Amino acid sequence: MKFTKGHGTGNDFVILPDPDGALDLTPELVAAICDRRRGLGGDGVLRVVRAAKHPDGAALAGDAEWFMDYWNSDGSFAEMCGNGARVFVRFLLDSGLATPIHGVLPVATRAGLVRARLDGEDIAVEMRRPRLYATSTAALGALTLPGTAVDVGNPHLVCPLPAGLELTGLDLTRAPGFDPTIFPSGVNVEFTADGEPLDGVDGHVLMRVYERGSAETLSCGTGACAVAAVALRDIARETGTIAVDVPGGRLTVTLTDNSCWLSGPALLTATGTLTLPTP
Ligand SMILES: N[C@@H](CCC[C@H](N)C(=O)O)C(=O)O
Repeated sequence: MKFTKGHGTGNDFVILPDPDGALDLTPELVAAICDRRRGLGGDGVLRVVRAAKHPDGAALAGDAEWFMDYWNSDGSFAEMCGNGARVFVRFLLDSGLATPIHGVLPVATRAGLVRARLDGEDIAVEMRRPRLYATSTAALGALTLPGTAVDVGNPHLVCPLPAGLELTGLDLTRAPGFDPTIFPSGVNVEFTADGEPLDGVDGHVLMRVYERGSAETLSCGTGACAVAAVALRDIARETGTIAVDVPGGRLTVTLTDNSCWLSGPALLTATGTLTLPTP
């Protein structure tokens, strides 16, 4: 099986081109591919399949040729992956599978249609506006941290650290505890701190994330969107641009009245033939 490896700010993916949906991808196979010692290694898998050929993409086949079939590294599905969408688009462009029309390339996802654009060397995707819908808490060892529940197509809990706690000091080797009544399907948990003021943006936030289905990652695009929405709310703004620094680099999120743009680097790093690992 042919594969390509790529990443967006260190959030890395194994890309499997499967235009006609012929591949029998299972949770066990995805977990084996993403195993960093016995497989290729990755935070997730992006299967590149024609929207018309995938049951979750068929309804959007009239709007987008390609469906991003995203899987977390433990073999679970997620509705959306912001960095994955940007890397997916890089793959479509570099492999000649798609060409933007009037600068825009639509992609079907489980969370609906996203629209991608080139942003200089970077790739930006337009997603739905994050929806802040509840307060909740995350438990990390002996700490209980209050936070805001945010729907970005997938679920997030954004927890700003109180004064005196450093992001670098958090132990994210284990999943934070959360309230399953608010997050019945699990949650991605972002921990944040204020960054130094930066020119050209309305705010600057530092973030670490523990992702549902992938553990701690170097970056999470939808997480950055959730964090930006909370940062704007905290300065009493509905719209604006927030720089979000993750361990793997910088993402820029712009909220408009009716959408959310996520921009940052998206790179392809390797291509080859995968001998399917036996789970
Ligand atoms: N890293 C992704 C999010 C991937 C999905 C997430 N782990 C979930 O289960 O919701 C991103 O860049 O958004």
